[in-house]
Amino acid sequence: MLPTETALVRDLAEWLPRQRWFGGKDGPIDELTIGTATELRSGDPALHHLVLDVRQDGATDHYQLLLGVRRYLPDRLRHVEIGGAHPDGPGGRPYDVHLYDAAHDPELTRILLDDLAAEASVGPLRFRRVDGARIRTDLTSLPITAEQSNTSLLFGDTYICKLFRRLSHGVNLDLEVNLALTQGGCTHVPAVHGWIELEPEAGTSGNGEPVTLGLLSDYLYTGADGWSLAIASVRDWFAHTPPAGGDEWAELDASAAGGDFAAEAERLGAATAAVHRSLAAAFGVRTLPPAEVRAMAARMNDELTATCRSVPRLAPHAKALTAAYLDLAARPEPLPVQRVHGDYHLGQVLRTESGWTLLDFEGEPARTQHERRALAHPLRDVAGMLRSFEYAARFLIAKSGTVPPEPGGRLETRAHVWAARNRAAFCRGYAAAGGADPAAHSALIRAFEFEKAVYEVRYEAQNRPAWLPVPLTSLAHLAT
Ligand SMILES: Nc1ncnc2c1ncn2[C@@H]1O[C@H](COP(=O)(O)OP(=O)(O)O)[C@@H](O)[C@H]1O
Ligand SMILES: O=P(O)(O)O[C@H]1O[C@H](CO)[C@@H](O[C@H]2O[C@H](CO)[C@@H](O)[C@H](O)[C@H]2O)[C@H](O)[C@H]1O
Repeated sequence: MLPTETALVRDLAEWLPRQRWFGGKDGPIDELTIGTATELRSGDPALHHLVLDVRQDGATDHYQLLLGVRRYLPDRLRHVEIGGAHPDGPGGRPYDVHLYDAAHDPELTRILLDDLAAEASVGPLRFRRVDGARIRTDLTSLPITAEQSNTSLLFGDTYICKLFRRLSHGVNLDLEVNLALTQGGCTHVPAVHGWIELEPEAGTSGNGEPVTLGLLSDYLYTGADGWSLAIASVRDWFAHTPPAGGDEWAELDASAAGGDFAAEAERLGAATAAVHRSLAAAFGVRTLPPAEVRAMAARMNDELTATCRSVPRLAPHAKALTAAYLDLAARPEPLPVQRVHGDYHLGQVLRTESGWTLLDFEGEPARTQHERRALAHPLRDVAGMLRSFEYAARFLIAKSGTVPPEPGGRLETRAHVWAARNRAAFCRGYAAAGGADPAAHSALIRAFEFEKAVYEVRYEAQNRPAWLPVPLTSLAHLAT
């Protein structure tokens, strides 16, 4: 029932760049081929698992797609149509079925649970269960609507199944880290129940390891993500009016707002330190000699230069950033490094009734696999979260579009005060729980924060241009 490969490839090449999770939006697709195609269900609707090999600028990336095929497409699936039959007219289409992104079709996605529960192998796909896990198959799925680099399906309020879109070579970091942390007794990550993988011979791996396609974990349905909680606090703080006749400093005291986030920020700092300890125990620690630290600082500066070229609005800050990288390069002592989160921000943490949980250990989506796997100093994560406080503080200003986001504006002053209060609380919690004290490592923190801000400028320019003022405005503060 699948159309000819030529027609399918043509439709996919048109559809792919429009997807939020497609990582190659900055350039054209030179060639798209179907790497593997596995039928998971025949009939109408049918389900095919595809790995798409996408060549861009001399490199090939692999993307996963669950392709649904139906003769008639119900309205509820129209928004995820990829191509196919046009019953209202000839439309010049060479086949008479509808193709669509089946991640949005619960009638088909339930097959994933069936196959996980049965530990099935279908063609090159293997469905794996964690030892002792019993997987329920009576649940229907709903894709989550979060701004995501992947696609996650909720199965009832029991499981979340993350389907990785851009596939990494070998075992996915999220699976590797979550399994190791769960087995090490860390309670700050959701328990893993199973995963889906592609056998190494199937072509995408290249290193003899299976390629991870999906991860089934506990859905922490009572959790609230750190970003929403922080934004609620900022909203409250912006709306707060100091009592009439009160002293002028009340304007600058973020603790006076009802939705103060500082106690949560402090607890989040403590949870972060605990996870860093568990990561060190599970994967070990090594030290980078000064020459490697210098090489790292030089890489940061190269990235700055390249980003200034593509986003000239970053250029006015370049001098301050280079100075921070030079400070790092001048560090005489070796730098302890270990596995870290790698893309740590408020959207990656959930507050449940029992504490903070950390999600998504895949690293930054805009980086290569090699870069994502690199060991780092744990304060790199701390710096990531500090950047996120900067983002949360300024998001409402950028979003409303009514207030000029230049430093010095009334709301910008408030944003700065909110960020400073929560940054300090997070660092306090991190150090008190045994993490390296950020206050005692200001040169490291500054360099890591700038590195992340440069990444963000690039990320926003490519993915969400309307957000670009957020990292740029906070840089205007930090780089002075
Ligand atoms: N185990 C979980 N329980 C509850 N919500 C989750 C869980 N895992 C992820 N989420 C929600 O899904 C969002 C995206 O998940 P994430 O793993 O960060 O995906 P991506 O790598 O695509 O960005 C998170 O911000 C969180 O709100
Ligand atoms: O969550 P992902 O792994 O997809 O991470 C990418 O997208 C993030 C945005 O969704 C991006 O984070 C940036 O925006 C956040 C607010 O949306 C903010 O809290 C972060 O501090 C900021 O870096 C992340 O950088 C990117 O890798």
